[in-house]
Amino acid sequence: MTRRQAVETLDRSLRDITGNDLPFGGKVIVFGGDFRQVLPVVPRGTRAQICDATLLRSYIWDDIKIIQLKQNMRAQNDVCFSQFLLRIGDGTEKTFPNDYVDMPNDIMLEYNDDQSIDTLIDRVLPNLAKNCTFVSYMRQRAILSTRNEYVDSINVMMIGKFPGEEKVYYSHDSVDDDSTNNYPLDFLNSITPNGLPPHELKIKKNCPVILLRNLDPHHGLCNGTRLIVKAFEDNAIDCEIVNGHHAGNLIFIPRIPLSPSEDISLPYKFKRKQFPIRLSFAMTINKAQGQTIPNIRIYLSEPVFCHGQLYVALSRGVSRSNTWMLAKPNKDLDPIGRRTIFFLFSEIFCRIEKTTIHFSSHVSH
Ligand SMILES: Nc1ncnc2c1ncn2[C@@H]1O[C@H](COP(=O)(O)OP(=O)(O)OP(=O)(O)O)[C@@H](O)[C@H]1O
Repeated sequence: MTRRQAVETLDRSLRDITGNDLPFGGKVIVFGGDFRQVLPVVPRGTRAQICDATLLRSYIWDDIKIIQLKQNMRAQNDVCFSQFLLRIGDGTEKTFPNDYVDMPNDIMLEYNDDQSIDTLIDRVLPNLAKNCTFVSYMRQRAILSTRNEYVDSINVMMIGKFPGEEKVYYSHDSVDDDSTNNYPLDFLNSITPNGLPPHELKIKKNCPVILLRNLDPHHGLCNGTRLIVKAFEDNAIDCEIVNGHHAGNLIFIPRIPLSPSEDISLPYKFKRKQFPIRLSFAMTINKAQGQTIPNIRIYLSEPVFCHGQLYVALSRGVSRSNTWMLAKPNKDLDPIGRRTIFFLFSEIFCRIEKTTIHFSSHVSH
């Protein structure tokens, strides 16, 4: 979700350019968004700072007219599931002490031990050897988790199980102005700041990857685009786009210089030259925002920790029968092992009570 400051900058610029003091210089601006979903990311931000970064706290908000879309088109064939999603998103589902919420029995997989993740993997990619060459099969499934560390370890397990010959691409890492070599190469290779590809990128033909940069938005190559690897060369990886309007197009991904986003405060200027992709058998819930994943598996090694994460994870799916969750239970607080924590900032919803126009189609924005 965009921070309010970006929208306010646009507002001021348009007022300046047009010489008109109406909001956005009198231009009509259409926003799309859902406050049930994950809010803007404020690194190490408090609850108050995160709420403050939303458009709800902007001086613009009072000039915005809300048009509410009422029908969940993604899960249109499973009305009970879309009603359950709304109750999770709105915070109206029955909760238990410590903000636990019951998950339907058929969604929760039983968590026995750390090996339970194997069950989840087998359920996301059944008959892998037979199906791995089909783009439609790979496109329709993924595991979501809360943090990059869980996602990375699942991806390592899954590329190991994936059939085919492995190709490894190593990055070239450096630090600007490090003439005294304070940061040894081994150390630089061992870190992967958020938003960067790994030093050791292992891929196989037909494996799913996700793009980490806006390489060519006009042709569908944006941060978050899912791709399937079709072939590899020394200096390019051939991929097929699998989501969005450009699905089916074949493209080449080059190695490019990358730096961590400025939000990540490293004490040095880190640079990595690598292909801007990561494996996407598993991805973080935040990265999955906006995607439709019919066979969705959710792995919660720890409970969700920010507003809207549970709703975003569950609402990527199209039906309850193809949605499964594996959550490590806290035996003291959750004796039945079929609950998970529900995390919402209720103050967010207090501001959305405004003149609302109801439309009867499209998804619940
Ligand atoms: N009018 C429609 N008819 C049929 N399918 C639709 C319609 N509108 C959207 N969809 C389908 O619903 C799914 C979600 O659409 P879209 O990604 O545009 O919604 P969204 O509001 O951005 O979702 P979210 O924010 O939850 O990711 C897509 O699979 C899309 O094809």
